[in-house]
Amino acid sequence: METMLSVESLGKSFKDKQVISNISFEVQKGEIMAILGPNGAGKSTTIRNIMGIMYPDEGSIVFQNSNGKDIPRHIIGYLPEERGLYKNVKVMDILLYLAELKDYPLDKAKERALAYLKKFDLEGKEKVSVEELSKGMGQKVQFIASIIHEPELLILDEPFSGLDPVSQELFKDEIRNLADNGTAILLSSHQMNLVEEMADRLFMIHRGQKVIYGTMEDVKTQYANFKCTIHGKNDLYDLERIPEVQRVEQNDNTSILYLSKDVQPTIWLRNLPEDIVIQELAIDRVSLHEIFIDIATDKNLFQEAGEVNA
Ligand SMILES: Nc1ncnc2c1ncn2[C@@H]1O[C@H](COP(=O)(O)OP(=O)(O)OP(=O)(O)O)[C@@H](O)[C@H]1O
Repeated sequence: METMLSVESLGKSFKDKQVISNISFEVQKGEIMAILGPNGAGKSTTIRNIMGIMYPDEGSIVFQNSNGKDIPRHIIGYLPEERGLYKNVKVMDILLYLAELKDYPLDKAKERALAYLKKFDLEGKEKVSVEELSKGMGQKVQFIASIIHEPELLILDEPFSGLDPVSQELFKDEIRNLADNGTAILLSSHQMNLVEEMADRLFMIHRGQKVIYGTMEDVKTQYANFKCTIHGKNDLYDLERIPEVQRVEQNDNTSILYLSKDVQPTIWLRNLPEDIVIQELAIDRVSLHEIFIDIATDKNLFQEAGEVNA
């Protein structure tokens, strides 16, 4: 594995308020690394420090292929959380202008721009001015602008917000495709279902501190306990008394039983009391969405916060 970006012990305060502290992670070539956390956790602050929009009080940021001082902007693509392109400029002109700023050859940029506009259903929009585009179309153009110069490291801050489901799929496929072709991707998103599908590794910040760092696989085995969903009319008290049931959520005739860590579902099912009414039953792992809420609300029911070994 080749490390493209290494964030080491980053700390940042605004006035006397420490916003992030001791943040360390790496982004490897060819992987999608997700950076997660509740609103205000410190994700954008971390990204802005990486991009040199602000400077850390502590720690360092090391890019591969850089001289150790400057941020190698020509090899980075960045889709910021704040959207916005120059409004009264034509789509192709803005894409070529941004490619030029990154020292990327214009003929290649034009070729790539046309191919991407076609891929994102914007064929024929080259001469349309940015202000005439819908919000989603504008976001597609901004995404193309962030990858036009074939960056080796791509930083995406909430790329899916405001996109319809079809466009979300397009973005998702393209991001995966870029990673498969070697781009290192740092992805910040609140859409846990998409992160769960896409990310190879994840880093979660809560109140400016690391709470999870590891591969999606490890996080899912170490944090995501099993849950059993039962359709059928049952008494809450009876369900709560079943061994290895941590807690039960009930809604009409559906009950979700959250099981203790390390429960073997096959053995647990064998020992279910016979008088439990079961019309349907499903066993699943707890989703990333549920893990996120568990940590963000400080319940920590699934596992004590800590490092998952990557
Ligand atoms: N320029 C600033 N001056 C003062 N405080 C700031 C500044 N930028 C961010 N903060 C504070 O830093 C904390 C982290 O903000 P940040 O934008 O990094 O969070 P985030 O994880 O990206 O949140 P969101 O999911 O809402 O985008 C917040 O408490 C925010 O108010």
